[in-house]
Amino acid sequence: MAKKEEGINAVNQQFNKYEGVNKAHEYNLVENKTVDEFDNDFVIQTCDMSEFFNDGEAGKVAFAKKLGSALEEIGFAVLSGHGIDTNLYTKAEEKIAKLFETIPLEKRMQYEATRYGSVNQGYFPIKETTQIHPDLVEGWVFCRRAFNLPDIENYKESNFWPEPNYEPIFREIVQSHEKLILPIMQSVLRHLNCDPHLYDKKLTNTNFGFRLNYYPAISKEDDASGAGRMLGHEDVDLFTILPAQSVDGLQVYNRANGKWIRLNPEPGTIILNTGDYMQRITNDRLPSTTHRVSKPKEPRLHNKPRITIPMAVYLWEDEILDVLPGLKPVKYKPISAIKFHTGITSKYYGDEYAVDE
Ligand SMILES: O=C(O)CCC(=O)C(=O)O
Ligand SMILES: [Fe+2]
Repeated sequence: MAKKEEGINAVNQQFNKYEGVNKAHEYNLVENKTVDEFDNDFVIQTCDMSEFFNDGEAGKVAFAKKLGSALEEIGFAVLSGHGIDTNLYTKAEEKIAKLFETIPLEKRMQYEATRYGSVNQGYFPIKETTQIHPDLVEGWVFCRRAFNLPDIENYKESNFWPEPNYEPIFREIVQSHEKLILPIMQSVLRHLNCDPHLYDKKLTNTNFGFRLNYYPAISKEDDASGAGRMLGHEDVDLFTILPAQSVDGLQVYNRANGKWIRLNPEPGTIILNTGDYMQRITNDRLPSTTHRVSKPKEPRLHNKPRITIPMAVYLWEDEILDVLPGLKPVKYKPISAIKFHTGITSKYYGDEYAVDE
């Protein structure tokens, strides 16, 4: 394994042996001002979910067509008309700033991330979200069991949250996002001519990783080091629900031309992107699309923290990932979610992270 600082100049192909789906493209983990090219023309499609919710069968068909083709082409879409109260996002942002800025590091470290099932859950200090690059971000991952939900037995808030009064607002957010899971999956399946309800049961009360990302203001030293805010990666999930952020920096890789697309959608919208589980079960029809977080374009924004709350939608660890019916020729063997998930993420956490079940 290369030393972490070497990751600043690394390309993804150095880690290709960990991948669970085909990824032939090569990219720099961190923005490289001299060689990276930008695609300023590509427009990531906005898809209006109110069509799905309000316009009957015809609306569902129209939404599936738009969403499915956006995801098939680039693996990203922007969702409008999702019906979620966006004040929740504003409130969450304040809470997250408080969590990372006022709770002492010692206390945060009591919740340091450790694997439970497939997912590395808990707190990640700055520069330690992966072993392969010193990301300028702190993270905190909360899975389903971290929330006081009706299906969680013997729930104990202090096992997951360093202080009371954090869990309720985030529970409201994950419960609102859960309402989007079946509509999204049903639309994807419809687009692929599969039974739209094939995943309804698997995705009811499914596991997820709700991640708080706190990118602190960038110090002169960190700026000079050349490290990025989050290394180029593909999400290891079915799909990710990511409310639009107010500080720019998200870049999406276009495999068709090798250029990066800067993605800064309207506040109040939600970014949706497909991950490795989805690429696997769709036999490469829907790509797991590379993205990364660079410093804001305008240096004056370097002294502003950036906060994001992606929710990665997973299958429970004992589910089997199998190519969807009708997609031929079948490229991938069935594999358990835990083997698939931990095998890929051992690239970030060390070879011993992988579970062979
Ligand atoms: O912060 C962002 O905009 C994206 C974060 C991300 O890609 C992730 O946490 O997987
Ligand atoms: Fe991501």
